[in-house]
Amino acid sequence: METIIEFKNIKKAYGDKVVLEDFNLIVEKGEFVTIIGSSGCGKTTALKMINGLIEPTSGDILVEGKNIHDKNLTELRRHIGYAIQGSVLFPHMTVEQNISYVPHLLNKKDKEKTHLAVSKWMKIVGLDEELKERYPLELSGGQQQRVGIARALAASPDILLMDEPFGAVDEITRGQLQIELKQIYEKTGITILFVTHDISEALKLGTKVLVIDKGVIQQYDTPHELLAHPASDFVKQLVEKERHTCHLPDDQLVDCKYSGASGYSKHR
Ligand SMILES: Nc1ncnc2c1ncn2[C@@H]1O[C@H](COP(=O)(O)OP(=O)(O)OP(=O)(O)O)[C@@H](O)[C@H]1O
Repeated sequence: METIIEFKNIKKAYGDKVVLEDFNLIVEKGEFVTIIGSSGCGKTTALKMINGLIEPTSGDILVEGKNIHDKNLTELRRHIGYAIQGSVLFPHMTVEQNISYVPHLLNKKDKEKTHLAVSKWMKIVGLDEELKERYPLELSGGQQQRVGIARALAASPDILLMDEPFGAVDEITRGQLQIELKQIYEKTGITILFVTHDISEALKLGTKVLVIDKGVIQQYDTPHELLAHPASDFVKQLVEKERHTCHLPDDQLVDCKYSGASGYSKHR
């Protein structure tokens, strides 16, 4: 597998407070990495370093083999979609204008192409065409979240960073969005890094789960390995409840619903 993102000896401190130290991680192309850990452990900080929103105190971040320090940040961000919790849509723009924002910048002359791309992404994220002319305030929370995802995807990024994207929606919408995101991932082969507070979401969506506690990586493994062989007491506690829902001894966990991307739908 090809490496797409690498954290090399990363340290991040805010003033005297060290949030991440000796942070080393390799993300392979095409993985769906879910990131989970205690509150304030550095998940968002790690994510935002990938698109240059936060600079490390020391160490290097490589994206597609190149040190982002040497890259033009605007150019870097064109290849990296970013979706966060709640609505971060432009309030004075319609749904169509929001989704077409980046494609329009890249593709100014061919309006028809952009128009078709907007329709395609609206369909993929489950938004009705008739919502195109609405403004964000005229949409439900779930619809706003879908527009946010469509906007992040419409630039055809190689990498999609998602920071608790479903944190602000109700359980039912959340379940639907999870299924849609998984389908988008399977169709596009994009690399996703997805921060969540919910271990069952982390196990359900991730092909790999990154567990962090107090800035230290506890385990970076498949959902199955996390359940079958938790690497520390922290991971063990985190997955304990999920192990019980599987009702299976360790050696049969492979058949449980969290056996990774391909086994995801077995119990659905
Ligand atoms: N700009 C900042 N200045 C000072 N401290 C900061 C800043 N941003 C984050 N922190 C601190 O760094 C630590 C890590 O923050 P971060 O947002 O990365 O954590 P997180 O794991 O995403 O947290 P949560 O799960 O609560 O969202 C926290 O203690 C936070 O208070």
